[in-house]
Amino acid sequence: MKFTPAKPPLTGETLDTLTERLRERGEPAFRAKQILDWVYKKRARSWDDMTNLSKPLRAWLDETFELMPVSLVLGKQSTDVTDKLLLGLGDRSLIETVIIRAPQDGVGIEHSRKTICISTQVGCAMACAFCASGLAGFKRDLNAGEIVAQLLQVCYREDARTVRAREELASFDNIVVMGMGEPLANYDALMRALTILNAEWGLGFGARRITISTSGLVPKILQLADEKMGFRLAISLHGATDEVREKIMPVNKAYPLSKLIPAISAFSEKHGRMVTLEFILIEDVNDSIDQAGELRDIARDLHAHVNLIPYNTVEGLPWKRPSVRRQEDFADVLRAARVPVTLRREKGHDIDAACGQLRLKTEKDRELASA
Ligand SMILES: C[S@@+](CC[C@H](N)C(=O)[O-])C[C@H]1O[C@@H](n2cnc3c(N)ncnc32)[C@H](O)[C@@H]1O
Ligand code: SF4
Repeated sequence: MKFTPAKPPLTGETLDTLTERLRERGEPAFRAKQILDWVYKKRARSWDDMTNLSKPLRAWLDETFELMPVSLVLGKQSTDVTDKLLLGLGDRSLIETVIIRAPQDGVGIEHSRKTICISTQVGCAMACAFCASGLAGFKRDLNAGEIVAQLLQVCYREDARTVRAREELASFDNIVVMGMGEPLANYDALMRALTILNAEWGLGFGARRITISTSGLVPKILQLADEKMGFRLAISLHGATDEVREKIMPVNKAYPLSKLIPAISAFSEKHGRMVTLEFILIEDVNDSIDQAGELRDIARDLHAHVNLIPYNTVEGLPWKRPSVRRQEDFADVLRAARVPVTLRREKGHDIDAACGQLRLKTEKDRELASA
């Protein structure tokens, strides 16, 4: 379903497109940069905050653009280091954005490293059997302005909380495109949003600190390899043979490992960077020592880093995480071959961190309330 907002979001405009809109209105070329400075550098929350613009121009901007296309519905802080923002869109759809803090000794929570996890779609059409985002199916793509606005909402929240945030333009260290949705299925909006986040007139956020995670859309991985901006790539593998992968990821039928692995290889050759293979460990599905051996061989050939993620249980789904012992045995097969591997300590379990769960719960509550 396509959503056409009554007014396009300002956060979806590039310097060029905004300059053109303003030029049509007879404004000088520098005006666009002035407005974008208000949005990204001075964090203006209303048109009236933009005090160096004339009143008629502010009125025109208000008629023409939505300044902020997403609103904070719920901000949940877990007892560990993960905050989750539930955001509402113009059509009342809900998306999730997560702030993951990695405390470092001696610097306190304020200066901990921060990774922001953003969404690219409402729901997901890929229908992976283990994932909460795909449970209610696909609703729609986010537009570029909605993707960018998630990061601005994080800035607003952090500016109010920490000195570091007020001092820095973007006080986070990494962006991971690992929230709800398949990012490469919404390719054009994602690229436009990342261009805005990266631009000096936007948030000035380095492309090499942005990781895009995909379930494995081969033609789009090849297209991404040709982009000038050098993003990092993570692949949701979750099965090290077609037989296992196909059971839990329908995308494997269209793009089996024989197509996916050469595409990953082409990407890392072009960018000269290590790709990450994400592998959720699900009990009795993909956690055997045989799978670990197959994964080791794939990772070694690709010179890839492996991220092992103990499965986060999802209400309504039968899957479980393996015991810690079994997780360690699996990781040991990779470690023994000197494959770089991280066995992730999951964060935010107590606030429904498995992507899409907070949204599903809130939508259920809404249905109950309206019934
Ligand atoms: C939600 S997806 C979004 C990005 C993209 N669609 C993808 O699949 O890579 C991000 C990561 O979360 C993982 N994931 C989904 N459900 C999970 C769960 N219940 N527990 C742990 N990880 C999960 C996915 O497999 C994927 O590696
Ligand atoms: S894991 Fe990624 S691709 Fe699969 S359903 Fe979830 S969000 Fe979509």
